[in-house]
Amino acid sequence: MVLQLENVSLKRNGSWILKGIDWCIQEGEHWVLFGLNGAGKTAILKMLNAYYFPTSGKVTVVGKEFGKTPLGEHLRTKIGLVSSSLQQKLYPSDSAYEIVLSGAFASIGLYETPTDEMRARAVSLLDELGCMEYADRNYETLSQGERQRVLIGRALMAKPQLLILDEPANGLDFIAREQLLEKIEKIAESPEGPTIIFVTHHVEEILPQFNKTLLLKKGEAFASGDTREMISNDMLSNFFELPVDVVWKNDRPLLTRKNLSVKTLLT
Ligand SMILES: Nc1ncnc2c1ncn2[C@@H]1O[C@H](COP(=O)(O)OP(=O)(O)OP(=O)(O)O)[C@@H](O)[C@H]1O
Repeated sequence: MVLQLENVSLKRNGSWILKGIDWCIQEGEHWVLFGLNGAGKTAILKMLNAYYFPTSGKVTVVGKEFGKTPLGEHLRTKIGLVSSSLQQKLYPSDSAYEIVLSGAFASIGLYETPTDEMRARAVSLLDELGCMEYADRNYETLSQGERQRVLIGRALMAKPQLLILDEPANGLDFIAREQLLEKIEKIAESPEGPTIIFVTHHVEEILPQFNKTLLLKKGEAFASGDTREMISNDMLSNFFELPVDVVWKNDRPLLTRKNLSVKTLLT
C-alpha cells in the first residue's frame, strides 16, 4: 500500500476543509485527483507531505502513519513533489542541474556533497526529461515548461515511491503541455517508476496510464474508482451539477458543456 487515508477530516481556522475522506492507493496504480477550485486538493497534498495533520482520521503514506513517527529525511525522499509552491522556494540562480541534484537530499539548495553516483543520476534524469540543452542555465531563465521538467527530475532524484504532480501543466501552452505529458507518460509506464498522483482540474490532461480517479468536491470524496467510470457523462454531470459531454479520443477525454437552450441553463 502506497497511501491510505481513513476517514480523514481537516479543520482549519474553524472550518472543515476535508470531510471523511477514504482513499487507498496500491503499488502500481496511478491516480488522478480531480476537483474544482477550492475543492481541497491542496489541503490533501499538504497532509500527504505532513505540512498538515488530520483533525481526525488516519493518514498512512509509504507504510508510515503520520503523527506517529518523526518525518525524517528518509520519508521526505520517498515522496517526490512537484508544485508551484515548491517552485517559489527554489533559488533562482541555481542551475537546472543543481536543482535536480538537490533532490537527492530533498533540500532547497545543495548543502551536502553529492556522490559521483548522484551526479550521474542527475545527468541521466536531465537527459531522459529532455533538459540537457539548458542543464547549466540558471533556473530563473527557464520557461515554465522547462522548469516543470527540471522539477520532475528533482522529484525523481531520490527514487521516490510516490510522485505527486500538483497541476504540473498549469500555465503551459498546448505544445509545452503535451511535451510535459509525454514525459509523465514515460515515467508512468516505467516498471520501476513511482506511483503517481496527478492533481488537476482539467479533464484533457488525464493520460491513459492514470486508470484511477478520485473526484473531490467541497472537501469530500464525491466518488473514486476507474477513470473511465469517473470521467463519464453521468458522473461528471452530477459532479459539476451541469450537463456535460465527455468524448474519449486517442485514449484521452475531452469535455464540453451539453448544448442546452439558454432557458434550461438559467433554471
Ligand atoms: N488555512 C486555511 N484556513 C481556512 N480555510 C482554508 C485554509 N486553507 C484552505 N482553506 C479553504 O479550504 C478550501 C480548500 O482549499 P484548497 O486550497 O485545498 O483547494 P484546491 O482544491 O487546492 O483549490 P485550487 O484548485 O483553487 O488550488 C478553500 O475554500 C480554501 O479557502
